[in-house]
Amino acid sequence: ATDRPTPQHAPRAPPTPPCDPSPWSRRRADPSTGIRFGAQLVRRRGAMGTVVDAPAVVTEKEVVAENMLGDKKVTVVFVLGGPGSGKGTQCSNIVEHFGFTHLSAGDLLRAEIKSGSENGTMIENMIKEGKIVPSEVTIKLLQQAMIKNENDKFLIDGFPRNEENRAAFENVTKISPAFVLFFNCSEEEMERRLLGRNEVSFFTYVLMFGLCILIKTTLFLFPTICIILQGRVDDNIETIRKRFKVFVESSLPVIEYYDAKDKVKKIDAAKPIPEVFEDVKAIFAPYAKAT
Ligand SMILES: Nc1ncnc2c1ncn2[C@@H]1O[C@H](COP(=O)(O)OP(=O)(O)OP(=O)(O)O)[C@@H](O)[C@H]1O
Ligand SMILES: Nc1ccn([C@@H]2O[C@H](COP(=O)(O)O)[C@@H](O)[C@H]2O)c(=O)n1
Repeated sequence: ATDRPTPQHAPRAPPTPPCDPSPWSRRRADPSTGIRFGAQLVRRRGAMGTVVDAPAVVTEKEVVAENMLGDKKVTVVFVLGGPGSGKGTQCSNIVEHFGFTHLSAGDLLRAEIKSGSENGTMIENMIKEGKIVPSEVTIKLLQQAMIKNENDKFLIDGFPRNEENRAAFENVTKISPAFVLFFNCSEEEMERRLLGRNEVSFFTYVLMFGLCILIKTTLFLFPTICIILQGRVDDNIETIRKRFKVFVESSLPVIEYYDAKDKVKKIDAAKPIPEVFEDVKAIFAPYAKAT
């Protein structure tokens, strides 16, 4: 709560230099140019030589130090919400309609486990426990993915998950999000969805077994298929409950932090998928791909 900027009705802040990126500056990005226009107040000479406070047009270059991508100006949207709120589902829709690149922190961590990296076991244990992996690991993966990708519009899904994630990302990359898309959903509904995500019918197993017999590779292929069908290691009731607790204790404060900066766009994620996407579309309209 100490990080919250002073409310709107509070007395005006002391005058700040035009380029000071203080919470008083309410910056808005022009999606076509990537330039942010600030309604920051600067002291100007008015009529008859009086000193007036006037809105200044401030470009992002002036406000934010060069980011980790050098001259390349990027638009970053953080996609947050409880486990199973539908972040990944809607990110796929946004990618398709608005040309963003989807970077899921969870997917990057799971890929790191599969790659056999030295951090693999640590990451796997943290995920099984629903705990948050140290920021330096996740940020390095996000950084590498952003540098490799030529796109300039990124949806960062499931990150920042806690205050450490948030502060470290901004310090290391010098990138702040254009806004935060927050999928709001009840735990009851999220639990139902997550348990459903792991559900594979007995019929599917029988079908796969039959298929393996047909192509005579039962011994090797069937166990592999079973592992794949098992789904995510954290989609079980025990881990799901732990993830909910972590979300409330560590992730909600991050959303509150950005809300205090007027950067949160909240979506009712309890609605059916197409209806949620209608709401998402309205938010992303300024980023529509040119046809
Ligand atoms: N609006 C919705 N209504 C009903 N089911 C949904 C909705 N959105 C997503 N789902 C389903 O809920 C499950 C979880 O969705 P998804 O993987 O998109 O959530 P998530 O927020 O990315 O989860 P996580 O944080 O665990 O990665 C999926 O099986 C998905 O098909
Ligand atoms: N910033 C993050 C994001 C994720 N994790 C770990 O991965 C798990 C799954 O994440 P999803 O976004 O795919 O649900 C999550 O429970 C964490 O264990 C992380 O540590 N840091």
